[in-house]
Amino acid sequence: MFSGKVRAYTNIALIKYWGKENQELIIPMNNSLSLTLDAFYTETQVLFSKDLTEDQFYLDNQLQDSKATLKVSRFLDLARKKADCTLYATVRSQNFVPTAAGLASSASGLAALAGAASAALKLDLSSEELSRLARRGSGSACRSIYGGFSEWQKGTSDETSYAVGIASDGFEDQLSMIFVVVNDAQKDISSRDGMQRTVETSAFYGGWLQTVPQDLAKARKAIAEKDFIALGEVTEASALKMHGTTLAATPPFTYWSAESMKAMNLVRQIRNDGLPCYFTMDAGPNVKILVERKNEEALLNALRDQFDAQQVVVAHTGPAIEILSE
Ligand SMILES: O=C(O)C[C@@](O)(CF)CCOP(=O)(O)OP(=O)(O)O
Repeated sequence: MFSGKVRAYTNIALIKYWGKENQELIIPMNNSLSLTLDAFYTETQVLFSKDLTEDQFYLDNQLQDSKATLKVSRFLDLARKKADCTLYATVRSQNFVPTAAGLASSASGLAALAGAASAALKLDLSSEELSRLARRGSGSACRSIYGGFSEWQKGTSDETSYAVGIASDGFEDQLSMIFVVVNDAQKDISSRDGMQRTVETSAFYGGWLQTVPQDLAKARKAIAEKDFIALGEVTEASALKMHGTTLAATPPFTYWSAESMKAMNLVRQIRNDGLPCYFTMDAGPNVKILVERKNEEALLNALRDQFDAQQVVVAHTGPAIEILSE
């Protein structure tokens, strides 16, 4: 019996990943850069045993259906292949998210699965090798191997596409990310489907892609110089450009709801009133606000009379993936 249990944290991209060069290997069109957060994480245990006759997948103590289990099995096959292992496994994942608003991310889930499978099989992978394995589960998961800031280097192959940590001298400890969980969400298009449709049909996709390298350079410089304003500006710009591409897709779509717009407009107003804060958004209607930790309380006060308390979740920088037991 081989068992491993890890905890992996979610990450939010400041410079977005939005589009694949290779669907099967999940090689992205561009590099991306993220901040790992402490507020949402996944704990996953993988147990390989000769007594099992098939893979089993429990999510939050619920046995999952064959569709969800097949995805996990396909991913476990990658780890099994690395270990010349033919045993089946029981996977138990628990998402720890402070609100029921389905904030759990595929990033923490797939990073935790990669880490737990690797620990169970004693693959003894380096962070980069573990990042490569997690990438095969979900692109953004490859960044959750690291704490703080990390950059996913797009690479051109399975071997060369993985994330690395960014030296930041503790700048991430000066930041907060406030989640505004909106309630009026319509049925989301998954990030995987959304980016594929955008790459294949959006007239704006090329323009997005052209601006990513310069945005990455601005973000790296801002981190090196601990320049919050510069980091916030490029973060908000990257999100707006990414979401702009969806409007020119066929058929067009947007992740923004009326409440998303309300939150984004409020951030702009608070910033114009003198409190530096910037928003970002991903494949859903929730709005994430980047603010300096010293201004966190002031921002929460400004949000309080516009949003219910349980809609607002505070996150700070989170650690690298943690082995809980092997
Ligand atoms: O996180 C970012 O960089 C930006 C996004 O969150 C914007 F929505 C995309 C994340 O995509 P993911 O879920 O990783 O897709 P997969 O590779 O198809 O599993």
